[in-house]
Amino acid sequence: MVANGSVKQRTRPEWLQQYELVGKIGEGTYGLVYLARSKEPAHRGTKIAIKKFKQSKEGDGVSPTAIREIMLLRECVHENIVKLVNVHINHGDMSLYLAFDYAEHDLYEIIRHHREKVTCSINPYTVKSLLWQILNGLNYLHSNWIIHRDLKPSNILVMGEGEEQGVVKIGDFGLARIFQAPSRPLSDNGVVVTIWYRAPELLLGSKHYTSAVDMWAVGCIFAELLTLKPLFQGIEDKSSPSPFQFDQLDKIFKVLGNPTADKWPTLTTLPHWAQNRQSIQSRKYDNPGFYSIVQLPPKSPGFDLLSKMLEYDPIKRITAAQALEHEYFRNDPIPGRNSLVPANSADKVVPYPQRPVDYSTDFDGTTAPPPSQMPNSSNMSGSSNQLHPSMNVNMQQQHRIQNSNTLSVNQPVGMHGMNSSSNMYIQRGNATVPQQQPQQQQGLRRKDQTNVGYPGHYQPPNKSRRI
Ligand SMILES: Nc1ncnc2c1ncn2[C@@H]1O[C@H](COP(=O)(O)OP(=O)(O)OP(=O)(O)O)[C@@H](O)[C@H]1O
Repeated sequence: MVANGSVKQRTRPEWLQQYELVGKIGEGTYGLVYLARSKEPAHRGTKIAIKKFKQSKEGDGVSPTAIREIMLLRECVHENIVKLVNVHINHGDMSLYLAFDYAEHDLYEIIRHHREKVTCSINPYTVKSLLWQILNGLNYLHSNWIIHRDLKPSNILVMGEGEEQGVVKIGDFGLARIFQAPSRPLSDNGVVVTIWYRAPELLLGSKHYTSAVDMWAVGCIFAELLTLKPLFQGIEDKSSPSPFQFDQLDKIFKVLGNPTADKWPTLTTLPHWAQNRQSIQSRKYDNPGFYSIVQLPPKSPGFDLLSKMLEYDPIKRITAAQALEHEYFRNDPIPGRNSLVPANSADKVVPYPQRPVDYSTDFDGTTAPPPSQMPNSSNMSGSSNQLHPSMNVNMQQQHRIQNSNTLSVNQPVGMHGMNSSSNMYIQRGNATVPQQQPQQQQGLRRKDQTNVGYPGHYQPPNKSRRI
């Protein structure tokens, strides 16, 4: 345990004292991720992942826009979306902490384990169940007008032992939009933002994100689950701030062939197509197709689904809702809720390792400011003034979401949206003030309850874990 009973522990802000810090579990685009345990009596010992967001270069703290957006994300409640349980703003260094349900595994580690440790492919039941749940979570996000924009194996979390074992949780949803994930490595932590899952329209400079960019990424992840290797492993040109990444496009074209205006009519309107057409077209690509890479028979449902996800034209690319209805999921093996334990007892259960934890790392910069630096009462009302408009806008946005959502959200039969116990905490001096939750979030949950469910026989229990 880190700094237990130390001076640091005693001077920590009150919000942090509801957690027992275990250590650091990762570092990503936005900052560090820590493992902590809840000290709240009702959930004592429950594991929580706390993401600390870096202070912006300008050092101006968390913008009201970011808070509004995060409040919106907090209301996304779905079994296949990681649950944002708490939001904390630390006035000591004006940093933002998001507390999520903890997931023991992610697809990056699962794929790596198969590639490097067990050297066997992931069983077809697990691949199908993982893919179905990713699509189910994505369908929920897309039908609520949220585009993830940064889907990749490390953002696809899988729950470890317990009632939710093997359940997929999409992580980091919506954050790319709020924090404008940098398209280049961050100089201070060396984390590289991968371009391997980036859709061709983005690489060619499209200014309009649509949910189709997520479906391209899912196609890349699907292929990677089957082959244990990233499908399009382009080398990023870090010297260029432009979205145009020729090597990445080259890797795509080598498998799928040259895109043509015939198949993709809006191709010619993309800024980097017009600028680089000659150099792209001067290369002849064979279009060997997937068979050369992904071991799927060309006429199989799996092959058909993958090719529809990797359709060049984003308008023609299969949507999450359509993909969920695809024949692939109606054939054996039928996908299930616990993706890690095959329904067929003859299949091997692979024990995946727990996340490594760096026990030597402490939360940085979270000591409470000395009394002289405490926000005075006018500052405090300043911070609450910032919050209230956020809440109001949040409620309006929520209303818009409910009214505009026409797609049904697929959710296992009998699985209710988790009853949110999350609160927004704003630290005022040394006190932490829980904020009221807007009533509108009931709408999202109600929608969850009228769903289609997994194809096949699976009936999940009517229980939901709460923190
Ligand atoms: N809720 C969570 N539970 C357990 N581990 C998590 C959770 N959220 C993130 N992680 C893990 O923490 C590590 C860092 O995550 P983070 O999302 O910050 O970075 P990343 O996914 O590697 O890259 P990026 O920030 O670009 O998305 C990853 O291994 C990720 O799987």
